[in-house]
Amino acid sequence: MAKQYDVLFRLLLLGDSGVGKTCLLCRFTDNEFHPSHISTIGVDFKMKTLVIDGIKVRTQIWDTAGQERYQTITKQYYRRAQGIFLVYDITSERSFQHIMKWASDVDEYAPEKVQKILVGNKSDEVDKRQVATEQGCSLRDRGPPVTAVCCKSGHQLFAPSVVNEELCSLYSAMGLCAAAFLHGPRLHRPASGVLVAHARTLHATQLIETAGRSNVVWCRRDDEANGRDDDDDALPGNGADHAAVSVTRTRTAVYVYIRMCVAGCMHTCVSWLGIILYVSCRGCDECGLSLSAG
Ligand SMILES: Nc1nc2c(ncn2[C@@H]2O[C@H](COP(=O)(O)OP(=O)(O)OP(=O)(O)O)[C@@H](O)[C@H]2O)c(=O)[nH]1
Repeated sequence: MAKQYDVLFRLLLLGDSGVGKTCLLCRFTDNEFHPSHISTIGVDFKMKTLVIDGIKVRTQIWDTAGQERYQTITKQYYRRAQGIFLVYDITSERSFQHIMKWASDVDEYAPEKVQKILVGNKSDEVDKRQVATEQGCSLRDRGPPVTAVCCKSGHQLFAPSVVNEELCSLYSAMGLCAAAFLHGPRLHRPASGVLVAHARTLHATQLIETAGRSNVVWCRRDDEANGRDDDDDALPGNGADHAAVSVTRTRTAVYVYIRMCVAGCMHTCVSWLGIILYVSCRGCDECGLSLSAG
C-alpha cells in the first residue's frame, strides 16, 4: 500500500480554557464551528494531511485542556511537539496575560527548538475586544509570530509576516498557522551532521524519496567552480564531514542531513522551509525522535 504521507508533523494547542482551541482544531480539520463550550478533558487529537509543494505533510494536532487541573497530563505532550500554538482570546485580557505563563511552560517542557506561534482568536468579537492588536504584535517582537483568527467564520484577519502570502490563501484559520510553522524563519539542525547531499535539479519530493533509499551514495556538491558558495547554512565545522547545501535558492530550499544516532542507526532528515522533516531512521523508530530535539 502506498505511503499516505511523506512527513509527520506534531502540533500542540495551548491556552486558557475557553479561548477556542477545540474550535480552531475543528475548523482546521473538518471546517466546522461549534458554538457550545464543552471543556476538553486531558488531551484529544485530530489529523489532517496537507500537500505543500508536492509533499504530503501529515499534521497530528493535539488539543489540550486549558483547565489547570489537567496540566500534569497535558505537559507530558509538550516534549514531542514540533510546533506549538499559544492561543488567547482577544475578548479576554486575562487569557492574554496568561500567555507568558504558557510560554514559560513551553520553555521548560518542550524541545528547545520548537516552533511557536501566537494566535489571537475570536477576532469577530470586535465590540468585546480587550486585547489590542498592537499588544499581540508587541509579544511577537519578543517571541513567536502572531496571527489573529476567527474560527467562527474561518477567517484569518492578518497573516504573520513569516507566512508566504500564496500559502495563506490555501488554508483557513489553523492551516495558515501550520503554514507559518512550515515557513518559520529558524532552521533547526541536528546536533551533529555527517554528510550532506546536494541535487540542484531535484524537486523536494524526489529528494525526500531519494533520501529514504539506503543505497544512495551521498556526495557534496557546491558551486565552488562558479565562484559561488551555496553552503550558506552549513553546520558548524563545515568541511569534509559537515556540510549543508541548499537544493534550490528559492523559498523551498531543502537541506539534507544524514547522521548516526546514538544507537548507531543511520538517520536521514530533510530540513525544509525552516523545519526538520524526518525522512527515515534505518534501525529504530524511537531514536528518530531525538532528531527533533536537536
Ligand atoms: N465568537 C467566537 N466564538 C468562538 C470562536 N472560537 C471559539 N469560540 C467559542 O468559544 C467557546 C470556547 O471554545 P472551545 O474551543 O471549546 O475552547 P477551548 O479553548 O478548547 O476550551 P478548553 O477545552 O476548556 O480548554 C465556545 O463557545 C466557542 O463557540 C470565535 O472565533 N468567535
